[in-house]
Amino acid sequence: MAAIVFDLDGTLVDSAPDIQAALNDVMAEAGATPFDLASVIRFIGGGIPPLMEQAMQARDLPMAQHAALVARMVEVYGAESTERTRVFPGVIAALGQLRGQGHVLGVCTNKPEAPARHILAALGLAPYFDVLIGGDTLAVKKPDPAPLHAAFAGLGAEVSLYVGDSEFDAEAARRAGVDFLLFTEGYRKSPVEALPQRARFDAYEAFPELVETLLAAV
Ligand SMILES: O=C(O)COP(=O)(O)O
Ligand SMILES: [Mg+2]
Repeated sequence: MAAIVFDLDGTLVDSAPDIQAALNDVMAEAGATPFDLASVIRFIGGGIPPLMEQAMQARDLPMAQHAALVARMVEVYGAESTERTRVFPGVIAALGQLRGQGHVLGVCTNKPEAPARHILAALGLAPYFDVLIGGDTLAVKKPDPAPLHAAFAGLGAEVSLYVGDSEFDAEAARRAGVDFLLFTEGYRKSPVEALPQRARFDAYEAFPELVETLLAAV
């Protein structure tokens, strides 16, 4: 039996279109032009404060407004975070299979806890998870290892696996001393080889078997 913790954005769900819509609403209110999806995807990974910082730099907005625009983004995104967000293909079946195999599952995301909880519930993912650590659950976010430690502590299993899509996830896992499995179809910026990883996969259909193979090697 293993504890398997998943990242959320770009790993379990393709959430960038709702993040883009909220960011562009906030940019419009600030008098700035909108971002295309590819640009928004490059800003995702560190949570809302770094996303807003990068957006503001790109639009030459004064950083004195950062806290106010972050607060507005939390508000706007919090009101509409599931309209355009989709679960990646095969995720639900894979989670059911993993639970059936006796594994315990959690989520560790840099997204604030409230929208993360809402997304899990609205998209039918909540019943599979026993733990959720969000970007504002602790005082620090990934790549700090503390959120991962907190997620695994809540699950209590000897073997820990962390599944994510980004540089932030790979680094948090490395610092936490946990095996990292890279989902290659998310919002990563670097080539797959650049991220420290135990294994990688591009489709959830293959994921439960990958976990069994890794556990057999432990
Ligand atoms: O909200 C973000 O920027 C990243 O969220 P994630 O940690 O679920 O990928
Ligand atoms: Mg992610």
